[in-house]
Amino acid sequence: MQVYYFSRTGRSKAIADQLASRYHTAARVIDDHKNWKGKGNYMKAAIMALMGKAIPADYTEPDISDEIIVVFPLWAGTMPPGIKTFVNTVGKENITAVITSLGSTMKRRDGFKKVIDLVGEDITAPDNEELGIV
Ligand SMILES: Cc1cc2nc3c(=O)[nH]c(=O)nc-3n(C[C@H](O)[C@H](O)[C@H](O)COP(=O)(O)O)c2cc1C
Repeated sequence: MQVYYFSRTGRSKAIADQLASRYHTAARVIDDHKNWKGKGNYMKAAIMALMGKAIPADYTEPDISDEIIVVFPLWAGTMPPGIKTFVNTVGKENITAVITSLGSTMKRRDGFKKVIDLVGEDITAPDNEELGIV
């Protein structure tokens, strides 16, 4: 089990940490080396996501023969740009996406192994059944 995350305000990281500890592993960060904090950067983040941009991201290489869970926030109805890079490289079909958001869900969701939406202020980590793990 490999649990990856990208997180701006910590919600996705908290879910990734819960999942990782359930599987006795450590959550791995997908790091785009950008500062997304603050209002100006929020706008930048939304615009980049809307444009469908992919930007370089560093992460520990996953083993695609093992389960890969990626926890990330929904940005403007889609993936943050560093996540887009990870997904393009690793392959949607190899990824269970766990997407945190405040009110809506990801629009283009075809091709992922599985997509789980964690919507709203109070979110909890999905159980093994939801993840499709027996
Ligand atoms: C640039 C940006 C765009 C967002 N767009 C949406 C959206 O389209 N729908 C939604 O429900 N929440 C949206 N959100 C809220 C985040 O998805 C939500 O707060 C998320 O759980 C934050 O996760 P994090 O703490 O891991 O960064 C957006 C947040 C940011 C920063």
